[in-house]
Amino acid sequence: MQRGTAAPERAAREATALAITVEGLTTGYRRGEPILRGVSFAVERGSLVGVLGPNGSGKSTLFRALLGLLPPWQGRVLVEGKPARPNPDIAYIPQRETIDWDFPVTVLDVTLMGRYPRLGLFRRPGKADRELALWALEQVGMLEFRDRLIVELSGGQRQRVFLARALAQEPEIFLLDEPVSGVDAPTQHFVFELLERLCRQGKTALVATHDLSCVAQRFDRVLLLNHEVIAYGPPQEVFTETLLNRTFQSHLLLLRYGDRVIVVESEDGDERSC
Ligand SMILES: Nc1ncnc2c1ncn2[C@@H]1O[C@H](COP(=O)(O)OP(=O)(O)OP(=O)(O)O)[C@@H](O)[C@H]1O
Repeated sequence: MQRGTAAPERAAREATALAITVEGLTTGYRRGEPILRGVSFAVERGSLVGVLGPNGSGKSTLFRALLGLLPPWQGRVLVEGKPARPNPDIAYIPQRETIDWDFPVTVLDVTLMGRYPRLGLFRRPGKADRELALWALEQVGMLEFRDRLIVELSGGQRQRVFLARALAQEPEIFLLDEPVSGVDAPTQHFVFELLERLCRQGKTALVATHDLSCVAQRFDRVLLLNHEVIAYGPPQEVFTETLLNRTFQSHLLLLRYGDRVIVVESEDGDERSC
């Protein structure tokens, strides 16, 4: 009897603690050619999760499935306990290369776009939406640029504006696709400081990257993905030479000095220290 009442309570508690549950997800674009195979992992609310894998390994495809834009062929994807569907509680920050930067819009216009999923089809943004957009620009240090055209900004500044657009949406979950590729170290640091702050406030963030750089150490958990899950856990557990070689399928040499890590990629002799 006691067992019978405890189980539903436990299930309810677990359901509220988990922002994302992916179970046995197989999906893709063309029938018979799955991009993701049997992917399972769960993300606790308030965590900062890195999705690491080489180009073409299915990171953006996973995000499309979380956004409810790509239905599962097998398995299921739950967001806040419900099947994934387009939903204002999830904000997506796309890769910078996928955006038409020549479009003549101002920084404030782009940030206000974050309000549209909350407004519905026929409502225009009002004073409160504008104030929220200005607050979001302040959070990313771009308030003074609000009337500038987006085309006039540097890569790092554009990245901050897209973060502001996501903040203005007031989501519970942030999906960021390669947010720090091609931006300088101070901007990388700024992006992660902001994400860490949001996660401390109970928001959840997933960051896709193929870059095995310093940022990998800042995640609470890391999902190593190469069409299937290679490993999922805290960085200190999954950041091993064997698992990284299996994920990136090139010879990587990982050297540790205390909490410092040096990644040596043998293909191009590239060496980075974190
Ligand atoms: N719309 C689409 N239609 C058909 N195939 C697609 C589509 N989008 C992506 N793919 C294919 O799915 C595979 C995984 O792509 P995806 O963009 O998910 O990888 P990724 O890990 O995000 O890569 P990157 O690090 O280069 O962004 C690739 O082989 C890609 O060609």
